[in-house]
Amino acid sequence: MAFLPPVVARLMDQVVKPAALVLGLSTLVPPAEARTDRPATFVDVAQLVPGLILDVRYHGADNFVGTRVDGYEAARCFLTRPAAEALAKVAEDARRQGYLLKLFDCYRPARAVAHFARWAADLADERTKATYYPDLDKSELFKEGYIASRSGHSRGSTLDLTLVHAATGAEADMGTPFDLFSPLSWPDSDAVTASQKANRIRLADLMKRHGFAPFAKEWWHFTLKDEPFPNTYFDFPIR
Ligand SMILES: C[C@@H](N)C(=O)N[C@H](C)C(=O)O
Ligand SMILES: [Zn+2]
Repeated sequence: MAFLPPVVARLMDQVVKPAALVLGLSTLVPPAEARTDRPATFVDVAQLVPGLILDVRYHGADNFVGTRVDGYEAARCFLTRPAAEALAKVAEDARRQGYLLKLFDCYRPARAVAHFARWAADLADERTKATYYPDLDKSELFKEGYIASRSGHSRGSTLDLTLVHAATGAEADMGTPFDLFSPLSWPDSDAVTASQKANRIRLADLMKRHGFAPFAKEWWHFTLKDEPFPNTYFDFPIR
């Protein structure tokens, strides 16, 4: 982080950081160790994996913030090479089963997470509540774990995705849309139909077979278990 005058630094340490932590918003203060360079090991997934569908939701306005998110300067999807190579195997298996992969988010700059935190702190702005968090208070989204204050996405080996029927182009019915922050989106939810549950299991099985770990609160979110940067958060923009 840039040099701060002692009085400001003290204010940050004694007031802002503790308050942010209580609110579950530690990224109000961006992690000091976020790297702003793009290591050569990050690859443009679309160039490595044929047939992917990209719907980079934080590049447009169709997301819970309701605007383009900081750091998303292009609708591109970057992952570390090991994650992209594992995803290529997932895509091959999925195609054999009659499905394509649709990616919603891949590497996420730390500045995007900071944007999420600023949005979450503005409790008066509830424009996207009905679509994205109908049953939760906005103040609970970080605390309940639906949005991470230090996201695995910023480490470059985490992605959000779904399955698409290759024959029709229709998304597989997962019971909820992407980024519905609700217990209904928990992969194990019993409130979805048997066929929706089967679709979630199909996606999770494909991902697990190639080294990705699922997330208990979002059926679409997976992290490569053997990720190359388990402790490094990046902040280069997507362009
Ligand atoms: C915001 C949602 N798409 C997501 O990725 N949530 C997890 C918990 C994260 O922010 O890392
Ligand atoms: Zn995610």
